[in-house]
Amino acid sequence: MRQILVLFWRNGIIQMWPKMKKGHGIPISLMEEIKSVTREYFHQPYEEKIKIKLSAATGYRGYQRFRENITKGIPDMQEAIDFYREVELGMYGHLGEVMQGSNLWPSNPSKFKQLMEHYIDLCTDVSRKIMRGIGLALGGSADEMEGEIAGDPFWVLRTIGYPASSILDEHDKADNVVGWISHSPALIIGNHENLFSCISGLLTLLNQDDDIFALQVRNKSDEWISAPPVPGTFVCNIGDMLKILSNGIYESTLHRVINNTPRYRICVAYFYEPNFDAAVEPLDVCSQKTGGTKSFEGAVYGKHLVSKVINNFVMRD
Ligand SMILES: O=C(O)CCC(=O)C(=O)O
Ligand SMILES: [Fe+2]
Repeated sequence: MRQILVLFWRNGIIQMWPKMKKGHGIPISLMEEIKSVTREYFHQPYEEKIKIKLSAATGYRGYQRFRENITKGIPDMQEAIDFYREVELGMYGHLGEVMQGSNLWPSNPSKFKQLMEHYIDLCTDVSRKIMRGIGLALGGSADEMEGEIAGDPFWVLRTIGYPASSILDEHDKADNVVGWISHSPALIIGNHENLFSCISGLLTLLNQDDDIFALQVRNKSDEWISAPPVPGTFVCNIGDMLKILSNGIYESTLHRVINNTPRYRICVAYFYEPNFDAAVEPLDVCSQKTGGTKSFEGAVYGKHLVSKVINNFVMRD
């Protein structure tokens, strides 16, 4: 675990190797199957995919086509299905109302739901273990971030497809940037504003296509570096809530996707989040390590999520 955290610190990302001493424990065959059912779903005609259309009525769960996800008024070049931990009527009072709803599962491929639910459980377990390691690495206890912070974690799963650059028109291809993703839109550079901000709570586990180099992260020297796919591994990004908890010791990583290849790219992103109603603020152990003051204001996770969700989607009939 210490080895993993050193990588975290240097690059803002970690790559979890299945063959490390203990491994991440998620079978490589399952990781592959997850991408393969995702690809199968996206390869269907639009009329099939739209049967599970994302809408406010389902708490923003469901399918969104290319250009439906919006950042600062600019559409993204990706299609996706969003799944959130289900929120029942009245579960979090007024705060939870926007996210109330059940997931919309595709009927084809038929094993999609069962596979994804199993995968979500495994990702939740691995993420909890990483958070325990981070608690220790920060000088706190292993359960520093459990209980009221993430003892009952929320999660998000987003299955994403990025078009091959060959199907885009010249306008879309400006700068050869197909999809931009950032945790902090204010820091985006360049003149192509085809970008969006992701959910980004504590950790993101990215299960990306093995043979397409498209994901990049911004390092501490402000350079974009490739986060190459390594078969059987996850790229793990740090989210905004962990940045706050660690009082900035961990940076939430800027990242973007440029699929400048002739092939359609799949990525399945699992987001491990705090409790929906968690009031997140710098941990004492972290503020003591960083000069004794809290560098960030607190945030209620559910509010942060709702504001991202309602600002990110345009609904078109
Ligand atoms: O497609 C990728 O590699 C990154 C996806 C991602 O970071 C996101 O959806 O927030
Ligand atoms: Fe992201």
